[in-house]
Amino acid sequence: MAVELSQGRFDLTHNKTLLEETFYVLTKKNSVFRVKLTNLGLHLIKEQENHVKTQVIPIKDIIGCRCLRSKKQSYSCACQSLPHSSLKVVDEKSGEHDDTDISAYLYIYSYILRANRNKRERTTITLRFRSFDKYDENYKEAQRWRTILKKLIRGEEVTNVNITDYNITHIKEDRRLLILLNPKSGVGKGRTLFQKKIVPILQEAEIPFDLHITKFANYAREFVRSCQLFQWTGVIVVGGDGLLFEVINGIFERWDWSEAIKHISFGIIPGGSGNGLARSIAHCCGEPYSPPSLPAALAATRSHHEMMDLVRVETTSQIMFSFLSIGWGILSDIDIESEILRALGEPRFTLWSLARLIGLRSYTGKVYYLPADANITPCDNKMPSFDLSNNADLPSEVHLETNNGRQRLDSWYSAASRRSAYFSTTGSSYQSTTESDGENLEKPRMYGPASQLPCLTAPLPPNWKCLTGRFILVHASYQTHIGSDLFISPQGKLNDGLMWLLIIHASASRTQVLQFLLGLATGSHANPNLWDGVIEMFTVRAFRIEPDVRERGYLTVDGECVEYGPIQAEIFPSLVKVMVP
Ligand SMILES: Nc1ncnc2c1ncn2[C@@H]1O[C@H](COP(=O)(O)OP(=O)(O)OP(=O)(O)O)[C@@H](O)[C@H]1O
Repeated sequence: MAVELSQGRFDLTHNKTLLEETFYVLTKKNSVFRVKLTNLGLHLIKEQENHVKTQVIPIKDIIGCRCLRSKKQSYSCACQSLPHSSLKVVDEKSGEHDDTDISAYLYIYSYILRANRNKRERTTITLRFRSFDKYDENYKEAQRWRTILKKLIRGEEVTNVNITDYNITHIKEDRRLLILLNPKSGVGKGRTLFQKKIVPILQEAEIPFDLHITKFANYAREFVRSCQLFQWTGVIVVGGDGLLFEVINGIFERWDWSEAIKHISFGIIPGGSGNGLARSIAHCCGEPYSPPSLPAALAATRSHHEMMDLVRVETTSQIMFSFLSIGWGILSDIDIESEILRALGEPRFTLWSLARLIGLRSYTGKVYYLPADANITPCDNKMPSFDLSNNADLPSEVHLETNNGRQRLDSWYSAASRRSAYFSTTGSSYQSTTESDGENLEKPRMYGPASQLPCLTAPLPPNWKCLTGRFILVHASYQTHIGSDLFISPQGKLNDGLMWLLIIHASASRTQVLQFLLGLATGSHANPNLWDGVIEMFTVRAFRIEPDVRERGYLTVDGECVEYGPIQAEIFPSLVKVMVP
């Protein structure tokens, strides 16, 4: 009963009429619209000869609204006929308005989902207020609608409309976006896409933004690392997954990373050749990905976000944070080797898949993983203990040190690598050091949540499993899509705390691999009954790959190539916020 009551109250609030007005359609005789605003949306009730038809535009589909005034007509010739059908409007402060028209126009910008949900259509609704004799009174009325509509768009629940609600100034926009645009992404059309498709939407929603065009690789990373980040509420990249990878890792190079990820939401407007995250976000929110940039642009105008998992990745020379996938084998080969066909855009992947299928390769190595239902055992890299009852084994010098965390990595690296080494300092941060031979490889410090795994060189706990042999593919993905048409983990979620580990053993035939690659577009590859065990897919919370480094191959993290050698990864559930439509 209590549930029913509160449900009833919910419906009452949502159906309560906040504002209502009657409008006439000038072009059609006897056509009257009653327009109502409720917490649900804008109700357009058409009353025509005993026939009533209602259409509701949900608040979710409305991105903004503006009050405008009709524009003064300028005629170059006294005999020119009057253009009557196309109304020109201007901002009332522009000084170009027509004093003789006392009407105030409210323009409402909406992107309405089609009935079959496969597309949104831009629709502008114009309400002309002219019940009063003076423009100021009509303007106040239009502003009252605008104020309430703006509050609803921002997610506020409105129960009452006050007489002072025409005063829009008290709902000042507190959002401001940083846009980082890679002009070289994909086929190099990022600038045009942004100016033509995204700017108009941001203007309709009146979202202020600062645009920075990247000048070189790692520009976005350096910018995010060193800028005054807290002046913005969100960071949006216009480009591919590689650009967002830079931004996310730039954030974790900031000492204030934990405040930054609480404050900032991230967005991605797909303009690259790899647009896996943009596609995954649209998929998880049930948004049509058509045109591809629209879901992300709408997300930028709304105040909604979802938490997203991140994966902390460790190789012998670096630590990074990944949001999409880690790959070894055929998919990484296609991604990296097809770079020479960049000018083709996403079709480059299809072409290169055929090439790789003909020259099918497999790689030797070990894959360790922690199944999703197992616990991560916090590492206890115990030092060997000495039995004082048997002094025969006692060394001449005993050097003891406390060991309350992970083994330091530097001792291993100094033997094996001339690259920068990382070691755990104060729990959640990592310091990059350089070799003592004078090489000045000043890498920024990588912060972020502390790892719970043993270091890359230490043995793994007994609850980990191991696969040894030759593999055509080992690919861990944590989003549904790793490219617009690569539906790799159909059951993936933005924040389920899981990685899907996909394995193709070397025993798979060429036909099976072809069938697998074709199935990636629809997700049919994820049916385990198809593969007789040669292709496996299961969820894990952490894994380690040890490729045989005597062979050559590629390891990729979010589509970016990293050094070929041991790599391990662990998932951190719900670590960052992403903008969702
Ligand atoms: N102005 C620039 N000039 C050259 N490279 C850049 C520039 N800005 C960013 N980059 C680099 O380009 C890489 C790819 O960018 P992005 O992900 O936006 O596009 P993409 O077409 O999807 O690329 P990829 O398929 O290689 O991931 C990024 O990793 C970034 O380091």
